[in-house]
Amino acid sequence: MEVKKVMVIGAGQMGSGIAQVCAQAGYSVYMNDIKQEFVERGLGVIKKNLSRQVEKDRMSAEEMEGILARFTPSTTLQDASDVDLVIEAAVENMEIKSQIFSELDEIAPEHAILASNTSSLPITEIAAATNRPEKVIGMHFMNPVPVMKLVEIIRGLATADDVYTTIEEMTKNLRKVPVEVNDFPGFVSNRILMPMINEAIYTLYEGVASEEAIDEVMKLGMNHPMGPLTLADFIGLDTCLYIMETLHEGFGDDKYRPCPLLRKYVKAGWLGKKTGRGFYVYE
Ligand SMILES: CC(=O)CC(=O)SCCNC(=O)CCNC(=O)[C@H](O)C(C)(C)COP(=O)(O)OP(=O)(O)OC[C@H]1O[C@@H](n2cnc3c(N)ncnc32)[C@H](O)[C@@H]1OP(=O)(O)O
Ligand SMILES: NC(=O)C1=CN([C@@H]2O[C@H](COP(=O)(O)OP(=O)(O)OC[C@H]3O[C@@H](n4cnc5c(N)ncnc54)[C@H](OP(=O)(O)O)[C@@H]3O)[C@@H](O)[C@H]2O)C=CC1
Repeated sequence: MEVKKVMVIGAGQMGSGIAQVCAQAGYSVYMNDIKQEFVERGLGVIKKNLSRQVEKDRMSAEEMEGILARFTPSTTLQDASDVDLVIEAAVENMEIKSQIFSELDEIAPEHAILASNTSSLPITEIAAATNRPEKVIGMHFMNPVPVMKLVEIIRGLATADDVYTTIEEMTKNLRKVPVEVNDFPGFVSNRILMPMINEAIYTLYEGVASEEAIDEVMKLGMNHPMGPLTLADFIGLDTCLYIMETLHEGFGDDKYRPCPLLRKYVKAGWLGKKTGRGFYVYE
């Protein structure tokens, strides 16, 4: 199947990045969020990213205008009635995602593929909210989307082979590298990454070292581009907590218990870079 028209749901940090790379690769994109101001904020981030490319002479102003012209702002899922693919990047919450997928199932054309950018939630369960589980798939981009090469593609229990192939091809068109994984909590990426971040938070919680010291050890000692606490702030502490809860519940193993300090920060509204405060304070 050929994908031409895409809807991206959620104009947050991931959704805006996904929408950007889709438009850059020539797809027409509905940028959808619940409120117009969120859509505008997402489009504003994209414009800023593209303008930087123009300033660096990597893209002409005409090319940028061409890319921006491929966007249609959207605040209703009804717009999905003429798309070939939906990529959902709303908040990491099963109830919200199931609701979105069940509505999309009613609206999107029969041939349309429904993909989720979920970090950890079971694709099979999201698919069960629809009458087309064979057309539901995980398309897990990494943050920041315009920079990171990986897309983890997750097959749900019922995902059809031709749907997998279409998404694999599209990923390559986006100039990303697809990696196929099966549907288990946290898939591969967050099953390995998030317990490391959670352990870094325990290390802070138990007073072993300061935020800066923990990050410095992992940056200089292990060559990580960002220390784990900076990375947690960058991902969003709410998202980190949801992922740990999914691992904890999904495996039923206490080795995945979220650190109480992570819970406390999320309850305080300290969600990291996006709210201006997490383990660090941002301007
Ligand atoms: C939670 C999940 O489900 C899965 C996840 O996504 S986990 C998170 C995965 N991501 C990571 O681990 C990121 C780790 N960090 C890094 O790789 C790097 O710190 C980084 C790429 C974010 C920044 O790199 P850096 O060298 O420190 O900074 P900087 O020089 O400013 O940026 C490098 C390039 O990235 C671009 N960039 C940085 N942040 C960007 C953003 N948010 N959006 C678009 N472009 C961005 C910069 O413009 C720059 O581009 P050029 O080289 O073309 O000029
Ligand atoms: N952060 C990361 O590093 C990564 C995150 N992901 C996944 O991507 C998804 C989005 O994460 P991220 O972009 O970081 O989160 P953000 O909080 O930045 O963005 C989420 C966006 O979705 C909107 N939203 C919430 N509910 C709905 C809805 N019902 N319909 C449409 N839009 C909605 C939010 O609006 P509002 O502001 O009103 O809540 C917000 O604009 C999550 O599933 C997350 O797990 C995947 C890879 C990496």
